[in-house]
Amino acid sequence: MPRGPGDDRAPGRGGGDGLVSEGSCGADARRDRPRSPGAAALMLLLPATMFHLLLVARSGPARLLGPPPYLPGPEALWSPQMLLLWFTWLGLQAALYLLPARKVAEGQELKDKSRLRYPINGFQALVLTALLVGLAVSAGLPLGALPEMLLPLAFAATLTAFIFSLLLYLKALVAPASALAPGGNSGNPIYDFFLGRELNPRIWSFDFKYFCELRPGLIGWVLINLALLMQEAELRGSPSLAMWLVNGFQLLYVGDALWHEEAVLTTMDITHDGFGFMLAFGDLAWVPFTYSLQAQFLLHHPQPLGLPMASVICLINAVGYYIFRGANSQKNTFRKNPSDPRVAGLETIPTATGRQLLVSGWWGVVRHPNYLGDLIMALAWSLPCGVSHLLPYFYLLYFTSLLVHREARDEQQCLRKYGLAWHEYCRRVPYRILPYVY
Ligand SMILES: NC(=O)C1=CN([C@@H]2O[C@H](COP(=O)(O)OP(=O)(O)OC[C@H]3O[C@@H](n4cnc5c(N)ncnc54)[C@H](OP(=O)(O)O)[C@@H]3O)[C@@H](O)[C@H]2O)C=CC1
Ligand SMILES: CC(C)CCC[C@@H](C)[C@H]1CC=C2C3=C(CC[C@@]21C)[C@@]1(C)CC[C@H](O)C[C@@H]1CC3
Repeated sequence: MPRGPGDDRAPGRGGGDGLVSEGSCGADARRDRPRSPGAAALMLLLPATMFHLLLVARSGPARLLGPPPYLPGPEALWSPQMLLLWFTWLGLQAALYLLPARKVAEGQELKDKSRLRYPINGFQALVLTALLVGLAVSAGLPLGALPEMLLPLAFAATLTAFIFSLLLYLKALVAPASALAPGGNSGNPIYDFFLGRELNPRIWSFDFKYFCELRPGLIGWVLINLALLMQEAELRGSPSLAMWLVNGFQLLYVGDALWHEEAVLTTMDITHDGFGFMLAFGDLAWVPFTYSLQAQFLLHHPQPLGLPMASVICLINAVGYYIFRGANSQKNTFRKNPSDPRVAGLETIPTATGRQLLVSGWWGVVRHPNYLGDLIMALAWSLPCGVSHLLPYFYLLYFTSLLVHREARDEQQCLRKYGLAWHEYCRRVPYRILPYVY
């Protein structure tokens, strides 16, 4: 049953990383009230920020906080060829998604006690895309020209996100109540369009949210990075060390996400949040066009980077990755099989649900060690761009606020799920992300 704005019977959590839905510790009444002005503002602000970043990255002064160097006219944004290119990309990724998978995984249990099945072939899609792009480049495809097309491509992606979210909203009108997400069904159309109504919208076995979260955006991000590297090589004879580092670090991150694709099935994006504008825009436009900002900046603002500094930055990325991967793998291994010898010796807290909480190992250092590792890596991605500009640090700033908000949402859910046991965990592990600081 869709909820009315004042109806407090239905599940009381909004969702999403879009910061409109709920306060971390706010009163329930405040949390449950849909905030359509906030949702509407974000629907304008997020694309505007993305275009601002794209424009500023290529401008001489590259000032994050200054005005954009110019306002692009419709001809700079709208291009039927770029729209076609964008749809070709989506079509290619959809075709790769449909190829036979090495494994089919089951998702979390749904309201109606069923479980959906998901193909685990994201890494295969990355490798096949790399092979196809490699073949196309050797046959003469000018990949180095892609950076000049970022504005119209980002516009095509934004347009797609709006239209796609509208179709998802309409599809949810005929979906059974059990298919709806706990947030995003307030009855306020703007708010619900933004957060997304249906939890796992699908046509046959094609799962739109799972597909979008891991394929076109993430793989598109590393492809844009590669194109920027190639254009730098064309312009300056060879890619800079800074560009190599940014490409290498981010490829490792994307490769890791696709290699551990199954882990995404337990994230709140898949298990809790509806699929609406926020995730559609985030996955399709925000990730490829803003996460590639450091490489965009480097193309237009070459930075000298010596080997000693590059080694320090590599070490920072390695430490971040070690924590990120160690923490994620420890939790995933424990959740799959608590008797696995790699985690069997860890100290745990029992909970009333029958599940246990790790209280030693990485999860005994802080309550979100994986976020800590992720943030350390984010720093390592910005450092090759030097310290003369704030722009390359945008990702670190945005990501810090995203993870702080996400951490607050997750803690609320865990408190709900585990009650007293979660209080005990918080007592034993008092810091959230950064030991002795936060
Ligand atoms: N680059 C990007 O833009 C983004 C990256 N990320 C990354 O994605 C990854 C996934 O993040 P996210 O989905 O937010 O959540 P997490 O992987 O941190 O999972 C949180 C869940 O872990 C379980 N958990 C928490 N504490 C413990 C414990 N002590 N012992 C055992 N289980 C515990 C709980 O679920 P339960 O008990 O039900 O198992 C909790 O809900 C992270 O590495 C994050 O950094 C996330 C968002 C954006
Ligand atoms: C546009 C908004 C401000 C926010 C949009 C948020 C999305 C971009 C992110 C929400 C959760 C994400 C996750 C990942 C990418 C970013 C989004 C989609 C990962 C796939 C990144 C790689 C990690 O290994 C797993 C992440 C899961 C969550």
